[in-house]
Amino acid sequence: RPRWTRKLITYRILNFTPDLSTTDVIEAIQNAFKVWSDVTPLQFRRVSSEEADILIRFASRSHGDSFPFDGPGNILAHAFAPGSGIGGDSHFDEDEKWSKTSAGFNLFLVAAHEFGHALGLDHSNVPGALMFPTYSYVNPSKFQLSRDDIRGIQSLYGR
Ligand SMILES: CN1c2ccc([C@H]3CN(Cc4ccccc4)C(=O)CO3)cc2CS1(=O)=O
Ligand SMILES: [Ca+2]
Ligand SMILES: [Ca+2]
Ligand SMILES: [Zn+2]
Ligand SMILES: [Zn+2]
Repeated sequence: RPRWTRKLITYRILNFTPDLSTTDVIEAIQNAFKVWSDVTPLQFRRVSSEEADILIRFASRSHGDSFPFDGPGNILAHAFAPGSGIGGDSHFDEDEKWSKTSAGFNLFLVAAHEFGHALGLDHSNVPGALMFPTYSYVNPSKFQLSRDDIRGIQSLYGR
C-alpha cells in the first residue's frame, strides 16, 4: 500500500476559492492536516514557492488530470495516493460552495477526508468514520476521528 516514507510532508496551496477568505482556506487546510498529525508522527509544512509533496488546488470540470469534476454536487474533491509527481495532490471542485460552517460543503471536513486519501487511506465502511464515503456535516469544533480512522492511519505510519 502506497505511503509516504518521510515524516515531514510539505504542501502548497496553488490557488484559492472565492467562497472563503484566503485566511479561512489556509486555516481549514492547516486544521485538516492537524487531524492526522495529532495521531501519527507525521508533520506537515506549508511552502509557498518550491515544489511540495501535496499540491492543493481548486478547479472545475477538466483541470489537467484524467478525473474532470462534474459541476455542483456529487464529487466534491479528489486526492491521489502517496507518490512522486501527482501523488498526494488534492483537488477541490470549485463548482461547490465551500464554507467554514454547515452551509454548502465544509472545507475543513472535506479536506480532512481527502488528506486521508493523500496519506494512503481508502474508504471506510464504518458509519461516522471520517473516511466513510459520504459527506455528513459535523460541527468542526466537535469533530473527532473514529477508531477506524486512527487504526487505518496508524497501520501506515505508527503512532
Ligand atoms: C465523513 N465525512 C466525509 C465523507 C466523505 C467525504 C467526501 C465525499 N465526496 C463525495 C463522494 C461520495 C461518494 C463517493 C465519492 C465521493 C467527495 O467527493 C469528497 O468528500 C467528505 C467527508 C467529510 S465528513 O463529513 O467528515
Ligand atoms: Ca505530489
Ligand atoms: Ca461536484
Ligand atoms: Zn484533479
Ligand atoms: Zn473519499
